[in-house]
Amino acid sequence: MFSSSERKCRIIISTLASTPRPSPSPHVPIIEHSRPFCPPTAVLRDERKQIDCSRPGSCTHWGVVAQQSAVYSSLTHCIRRHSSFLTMSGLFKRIYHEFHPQPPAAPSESESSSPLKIGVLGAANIAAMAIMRPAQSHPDVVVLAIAARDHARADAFARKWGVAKAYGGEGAYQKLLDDPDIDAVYNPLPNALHYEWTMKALAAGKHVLLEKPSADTADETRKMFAFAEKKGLVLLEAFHYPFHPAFQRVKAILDGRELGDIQSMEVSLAVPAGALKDSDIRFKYELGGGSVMDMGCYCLSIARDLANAAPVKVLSASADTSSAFPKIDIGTTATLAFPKREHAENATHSGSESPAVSEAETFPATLQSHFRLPPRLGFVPAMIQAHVKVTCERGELYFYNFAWPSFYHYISVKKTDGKGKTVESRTEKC
Ligand SMILES: NC(=O)C1=CN([C@@H]2O[C@H](COP(=O)(O)OP(=O)(O)OC[C@H]3O[C@@H](n4cnc5c(N)ncnc54)[C@H](OP(=O)(O)O)[C@@H]3O)[C@@H](O)[C@H]2O)C=CC1
Ligand SMILES: O=C1OC[C@@H](O)[C@H](O)[C@H]1O
Repeated sequence: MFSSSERKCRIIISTLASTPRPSPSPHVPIIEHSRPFCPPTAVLRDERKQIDCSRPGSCTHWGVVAQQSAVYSSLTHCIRRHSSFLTMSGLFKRIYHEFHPQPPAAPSESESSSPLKIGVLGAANIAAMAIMRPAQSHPDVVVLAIAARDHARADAFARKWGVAKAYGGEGAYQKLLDDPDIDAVYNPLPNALHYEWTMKALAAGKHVLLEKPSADTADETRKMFAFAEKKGLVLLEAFHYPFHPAFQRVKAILDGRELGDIQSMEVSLAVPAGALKDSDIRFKYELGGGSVMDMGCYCLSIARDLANAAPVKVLSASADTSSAFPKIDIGTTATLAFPKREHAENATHSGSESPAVSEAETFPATLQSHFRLPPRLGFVPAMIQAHVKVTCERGELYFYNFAWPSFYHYISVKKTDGKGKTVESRTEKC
């Protein structure tokens, strides 16, 4: 018998594991960091298009505490790993460029004459980082409209970002969807509203860039992606990391089997207590809150990407709860079984009661997400955790800051002779 929190974890994990993998990764070439980060919109425009990857940023919704913590954490990593002035100045440069994107010197005529016209549903915090700033430096994308539940909020957002149309008040979201000038919709609504508004946007004939996690249930997710396919529209879950060269480098190292097959994985995305306000949508069950939904979805997503398969079984799962937010997990640690490389094709979906692979044909991946990491030893502030550690037959790979590699990251590779002796150790940055 599972405890009720464990059962919830299992349901959520099987939901998150049901999102179809976006097609971009295989198409996305590794290219230079030349312009601010905006790949998902480029995918909406043309899946075959070359995609620019870059850069920086801490997430605006984390608020000041989280930003400080992110800088502190990245600085500590810089100092530990490289202790060079160049690395530190690079970090600050990345942060600066996140907030001051530079338009390209000479946009091509086709880029600026027929831009993809985007409408944003809700004046969400993440919209600044995910779409508004990147769009400023991408002439092939124009944010044409914003819709907010409140008139003043829609107008203020439009003024701040130079958006031509502002739909406010009751019915605003639908009015934006009914606007024939809009090609694609960015949906950064709370998770519980992803399904409803994505289905409405698709019904209105718009492509959708949908914030993660795609929906609250596996059934909703399947329905959305099936509907998009039926309508011939692009629906893309807005994880950014698959488009970043650092992720692609990690994938190339693992898929190239330089270190042999994967034996185990550890993925963590967690923030210290104080990073998120109590009023944040992430703490509201009815809005699709919870740490697995918000951060665990990244861990599961990258684990699936690196394993080239979905998990076949939840081996264990335990949640941290808080009396202040009794209906959600404020933290969760789960160990899932993923099929080993040679069994990936036979493996069934994680929701299955009887996976088609035996335990010996799997490797364990431990995923951790947390909203309120406690101070270490009771007083040392916890740092943001955002890493993937992959243990392979002949070595180990550690990818720091997989969720936001554009802000700061590094990849450490330790190669062994297969008997435990280290034969090579290197750190890469992309
Ligand atoms: N890909 C990424 O890197 C990131 C993705 N996200 C995802 O983006 C989404 C939004 O996150 P975030 O920007 O932090 O959230 P916010 O709370 O800042 O924004 C959510 C928006 O939803 C609208 N909304 C509609 N109904 C409600 C409701 N009942 N309660 C609250 N808001 C409502 C509001 O728009 P209005 O009132 O203006 O109409 C609000 O601005 C989430 O799905 C999250 O997981 C978040 C951060 C990073
Ligand atoms: O998408 C996100 O990016 C980073 C996370 O920590 C955050 O809470 C989440 O919404």
